[in-house]
Amino acid sequence: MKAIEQRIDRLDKVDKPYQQKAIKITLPESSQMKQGNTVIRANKLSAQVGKRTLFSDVTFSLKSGGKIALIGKNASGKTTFLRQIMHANEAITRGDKVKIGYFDQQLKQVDLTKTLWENIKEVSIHDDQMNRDCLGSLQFVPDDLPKSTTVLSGGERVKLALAMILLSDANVLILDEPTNYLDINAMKALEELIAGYSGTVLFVSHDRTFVRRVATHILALENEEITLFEGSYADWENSKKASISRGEEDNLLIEMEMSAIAAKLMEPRLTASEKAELEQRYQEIVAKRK
Ligand SMILES: Nc1ncnc2c1ncn2[C@@H]1O[C@H](COP(=O)(O)OP(=O)(O)OP(=O)(O)O)[C@@H](O)[C@H]1O
Repeated sequence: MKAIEQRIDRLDKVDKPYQQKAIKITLPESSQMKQGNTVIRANKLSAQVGKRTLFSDVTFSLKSGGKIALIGKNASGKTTFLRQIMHANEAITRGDKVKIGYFDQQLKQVDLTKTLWENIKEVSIHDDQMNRDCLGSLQFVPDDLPKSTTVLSGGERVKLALAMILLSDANVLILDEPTNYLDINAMKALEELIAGYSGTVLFVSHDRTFVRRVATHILALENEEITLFEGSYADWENSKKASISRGEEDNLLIEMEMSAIAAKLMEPRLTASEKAELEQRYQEIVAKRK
């Protein structure tokens, strides 16, 4: 009996994830920006690679608190645009209090000589309860905390890097494809964390469900232009339907589905049959493109 109790006790300690609850990550007043204040302004921003223009004369203002999805075809220049915003140049003005946090697949912020918990403690401006709640919502269990980050899977490192950026003192998060390598539960958790986050988030994701659920604004990179749309992805799709011809709309949706499949094909845990199915679907879509 004692042995069973001990096992139950251990199971409780080891395997039970932290209690999952809706989390609101609120920045301290010192780094909060007033709702509606301009966070980033671009004035005639342009980018070229070699002789090719990716976009030119882009002008817009992003307001505090928005969750802005940058959408566009593969290789249209989304990462280039995000990097410009991060590094700033003469065409970009940032609000006084803006502190940018940048996430991409390189996961440079994760220190591989440290444990998961040490990485969090290094950057978090929140108390340990919030740190644990955030990690718990991303399905980490208490036993993961002292683990060396070298033993974490690719998906776990992505989740750690996202937790680090969300808990840091940055108030404008730039997330380049945060949903790659995330399973469906982690993706849902990230949706909720971003929704409950008080700062501004500018992100690229090939997952349309994620974009549909998270975005309050859309920055659309098309035909070498970037346009800010004040509304959700569903609103944007509807406005597109109203303004473009059926053929153009079909091609745009096909291109976006192709991007989504290409991103899924990068998932390392795909089985051979899932991969074959996705490849077949990709070929079917390519054939539909006019
Ligand atoms: N340093 C560079 N030198 C040469 N070409 C580059 C460089 N950086 C980007 N490019 C090219 O510029 C184009 C836009 O790249 P970018 O990564 O910004 O696109 P993207 O929209 O983020 O693409 P994806 O959706 O595939 O991630 C691509 O054709 C890319 O090959």
